[in-house]
Amino acid sequence: MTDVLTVRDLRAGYAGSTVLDGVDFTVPAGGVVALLGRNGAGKSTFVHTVMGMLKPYSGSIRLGDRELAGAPAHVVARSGVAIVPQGRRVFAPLTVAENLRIASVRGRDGWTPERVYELMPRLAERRGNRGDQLSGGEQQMLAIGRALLRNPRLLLLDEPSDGLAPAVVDQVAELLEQLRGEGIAAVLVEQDLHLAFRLADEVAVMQKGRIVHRSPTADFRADRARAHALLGVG
Ligand SMILES: Nc1ncnc2c1ncn2[C@@H]1O[C@H](COP(=O)(O)OP(=O)(O)OP(=O)(O)O)[C@@H](O)[C@H]1O
Repeated sequence: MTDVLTVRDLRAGYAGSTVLDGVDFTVPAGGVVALLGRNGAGKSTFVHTVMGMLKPYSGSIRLGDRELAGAPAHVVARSGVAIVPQGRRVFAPLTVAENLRIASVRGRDGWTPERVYELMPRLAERRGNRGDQLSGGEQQMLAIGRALLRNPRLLLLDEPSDGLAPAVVDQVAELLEQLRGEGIAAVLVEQDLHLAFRLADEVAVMQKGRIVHRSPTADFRADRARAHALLGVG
């Protein structure tokens, strides 16, 4: 299968300090790859760099045939990459409907607010509520809905379970499972291993700004000693 995302020897960081120290990473078309690693390994820095929110020092970020390294976020977004940021960042003073409306890409086929409401009936019920009147799970769904309205080929999910109660994580997981059928490829940064294992086809582990391991999810799950050695959990 062809890869939708191909990252080669990516280096990036903040104010001259290096966080990403030569990342090689691929996502197959329609595939979901979990990006795991301890706190501070560089996972968020990686998704921000792919999204064009942080300019890399060097290296290549290709979406299909298109080179995106160094391109600003709006160009990356237009090329078909959408991010569901850590902490969700919905617009608090705007209603659900307004949050979705401003995320809609006019004149493009594909996702519409109505289709988002069909997928997430809970959001439809709360369409008149402001962002800051939503529960954490509803905010996460809204953040996912906003990203879908960009009609992405690649979705970057930065810790979607963060700060959510287990039952709510389960609802978000069900939603993301439904999306698997849509053929949207995804990078899933997650601390919640159960969620990562449930959703991802493959697992990659980042350590100190490099990918040190990659395997099919089933293989990774089966080897608890290795998971423990790589992540300090088990
Ligand atoms: N805006 C920033 N300015 C300076 N340094 C930063 C900034 N954001 C992150 N860092 C540093 O970059 C390193 C990697 O952080 P990053 O958030 O990418 O890790 P992470 O793997 O996503 O960790 P976590 O799981 O804790 O979110 C850390 O040492 C962090 O302190």
